[in-house]
Amino acid sequence: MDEALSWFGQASVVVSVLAVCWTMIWQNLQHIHLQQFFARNFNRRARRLAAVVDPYLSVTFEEYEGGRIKSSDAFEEVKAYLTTASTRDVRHLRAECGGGGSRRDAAADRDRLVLSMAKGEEVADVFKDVKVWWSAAAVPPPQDTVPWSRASRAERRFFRLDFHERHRDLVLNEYLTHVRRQGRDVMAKNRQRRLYTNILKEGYDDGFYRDVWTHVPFDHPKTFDKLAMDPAKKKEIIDDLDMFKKGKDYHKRVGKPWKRGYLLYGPPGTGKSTMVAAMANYLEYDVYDFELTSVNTNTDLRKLLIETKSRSIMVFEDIDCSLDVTGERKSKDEEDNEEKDGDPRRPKKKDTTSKVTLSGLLNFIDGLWSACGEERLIVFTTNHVDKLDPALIRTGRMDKKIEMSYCDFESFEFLARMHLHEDVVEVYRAQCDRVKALLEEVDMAPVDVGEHLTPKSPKELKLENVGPCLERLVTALLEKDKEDARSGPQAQVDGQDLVVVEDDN
Ligand SMILES: Nc1ncnc2c1ncn2[C@@H]1O[C@H](COP(=O)(O)OP(=O)(O)OP(=O)(O)O)[C@@H](O)[C@H]1O
Ligand SMILES: [Mg+2]
Repeated sequence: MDEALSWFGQASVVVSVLAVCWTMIWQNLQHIHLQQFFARNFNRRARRLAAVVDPYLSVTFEEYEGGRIKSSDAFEEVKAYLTTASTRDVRHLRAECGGGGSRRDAAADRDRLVLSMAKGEEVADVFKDVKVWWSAAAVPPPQDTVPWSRASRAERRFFRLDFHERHRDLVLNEYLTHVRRQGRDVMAKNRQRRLYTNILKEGYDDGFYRDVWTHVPFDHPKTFDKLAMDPAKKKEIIDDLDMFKKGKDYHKRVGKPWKRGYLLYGPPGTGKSTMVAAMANYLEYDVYDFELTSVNTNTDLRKLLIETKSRSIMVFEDIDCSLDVTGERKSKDEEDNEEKDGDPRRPKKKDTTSKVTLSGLLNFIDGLWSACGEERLIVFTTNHVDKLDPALIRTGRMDKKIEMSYCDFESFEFLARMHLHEDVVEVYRAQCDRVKALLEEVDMAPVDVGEHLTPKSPKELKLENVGPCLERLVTALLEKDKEDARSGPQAQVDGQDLVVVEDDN
């Protein structure tokens, strides 16, 4: 009897220990991943058994894929996606300076922090009633990476997604796409937009090309609602930009690269550069300002193109001044010689125009390489549209041509309300009628009208005191009118330019 009792006692101790062990294993089953253990050590039948015991799968998103020193897009997207859930549900967060990268970024984005889960934290997410778990972890850096790279010395972070096997299709096909899209949207919202300019100089630096672009934060305040122009024309441009932004499927369907060319032309000070800023703000794109006079060859121009990102505007300001695009096409030999002149090892010609040729630029716009990247606008601005080679501005290269013109009365009203007061036109009716009559005779750019209207003292900010501002504009218009009349009989109108003929006496 005693023997039976002692056997029973021992058996119950063993059962209790097994029960405790099983509970612990069961609680942590999803992290233990028996499947991986069995997969490594046993045959297929054993793996099937493991799948019954541990039905959880996982996907990892590593910060650095392979030997790359730039963090992976998928990792950054997951990190951005998890920002909201992390700040809500996680106790330990990791904070990084916004902008990520050079010292210049850190200074510009000083106040902005990007928060993500700290190592060892876990957060749950629900998608279409299916629960999944995200966790953050890190492993030490591999020993065999490039020693001078900052990225290679840091520990390798990764996010892991755990989910039940029965949701495999939903998670892999739908949820992960959802995560990446949402992550990209969050990144776009948090991102400080940038204004880039090219710094590619004498070619090689110890055998390697340096960065070809440098940037500053883009925070130009001009938007479409602060731009004076014909309202119908403005709406047409905004609709065109909307169509372009939503045009991914359309461009794919018709087999066109997802890009669009704009030509902005008109006299100085009529708002061409301002229009580029308004477009960039409307579309929330970065701006690449191409300084062609410091691009040596067509090859360098292509390199600059390759290094631009999608969702951006590529601007070529005053294209007629920075390149010989006057319609006199050069022979092949001449172009070849120019290519050689652009060789960084050759002494350079002293001139201000670029060594980039017209054909190089035409290829840039719609050659094979132009299809790299997507969702990009190419904008040319010029004061002399008539001087441009027709090939450069033909439809397909420049899809939309926008003329920016001298100030008319409608634009004046717009500028007066913006600079002075909402009711200025109604209150100062007589002076405004005077301006209207003068603007029908005199060409004045919006930049000058705006300058004359700008209040010159705090007193002039009040509606009852804006009279002098309008008077200044009237005086300037009268002077311009007189000046035009004086030069009129002796001047020849050349396009939008006045070429004054010297008086012999
Ligand atoms: N249509 C406009 N509406 C509002 N502001 C304008 C307009 N046109 C010009 N301005 C103002 O005038 C200034 C100069 O304009 P902008 O530089 O855009 O002219 P531009 O046409 O590019 O001249 P340029 O041919 O000399 O480069 C800007 O500060 C802008 O605010
Ligand atoms: Mg300009």
